[in-house]
Amino acid sequence: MGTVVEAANKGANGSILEKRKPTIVFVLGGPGSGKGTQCANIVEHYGYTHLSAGDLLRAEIKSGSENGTMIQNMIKEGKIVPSEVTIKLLQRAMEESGKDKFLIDGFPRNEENRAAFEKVTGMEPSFVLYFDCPEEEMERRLLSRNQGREDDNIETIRKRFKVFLESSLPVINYYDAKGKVRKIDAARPIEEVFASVKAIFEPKNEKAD
Ligand SMILES: Nc1ncnc2c1ncn2[C@@H]1O[C@H](COP(=O)(O)OP(=O)(O)O)[C@@H](O)[C@H]1O
Ligand SMILES: Nc1ccn([C@@H]2O[C@H](COP(=O)(O)OP(=O)(O)O)[C@@H](O)[C@H]2O)c(=O)n1
Ligand SMILES: [Mg+2]
Repeated sequence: MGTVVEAANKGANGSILEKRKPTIVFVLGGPGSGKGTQCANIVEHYGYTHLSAGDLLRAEIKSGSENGTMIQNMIKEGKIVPSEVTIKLLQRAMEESGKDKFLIDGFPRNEENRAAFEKVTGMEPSFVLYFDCPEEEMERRLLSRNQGREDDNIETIRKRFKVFLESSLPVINYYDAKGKVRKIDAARPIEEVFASVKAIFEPKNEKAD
């Protein structure tokens, strides 16, 4: 018995060292697919710590860091910030949290993000939650998100969709080939989407038929 996450985290030989590594779930999906919304639900029910790569990058801009202007320009253009910057922020947030179960939202967004994370941290996700949603629905959501984000305008949204298709979907396909993707139909109401999410995080009852 045990949860899907525990099973995945046990590793090939179930060694103590492997078990001590943090549990990581990557949360992917197009812009506006509902990653942040569902992560908040997962945190509430399953005790994960939510780390949004986009939120960390926006906080870095606000902090007045030397990279701030570069990050701001890239976000405005819907481009993906070099992984060394994003990975540093993620690592710092993981360390500072003192926790060991993380939802990493909006990362890895391209092959460079993915390969660098695995190389630098030596960690792989237990699985990848993929929120699948049609562009028309994501566009509607982004245009009414009202969080004052500089990239939630139609011009930048179109660029982000293109980057998602060209750079982020290949990462999802990479993990799919490893059997790690849990795909969810994200075009439904929030509660229905969360019901599907729950089915993934709930402990499996092996005796159920
Ligand atoms: N299932 C849903 N149905 C309708 N609106 C949603 C749904 N999930 C999220 N939203 C809304 O859509 C917008 C984008 O959601 P968000 O969680 O920020 O997505 P992401 O982090 O993937 O960009 C927000 O305003 C959010 O309230
Ligand atoms: N791994 C990441 C994540 C986000 N970003 C940047 O941050 C922007 C916003 O990311 P986000 O995850 O907050 O956006 P949503 O998908 O939540 O709408 C992206 O369009 C990128 O410009 C990045 O460069 N690298
Ligand atoms: Mg988000």
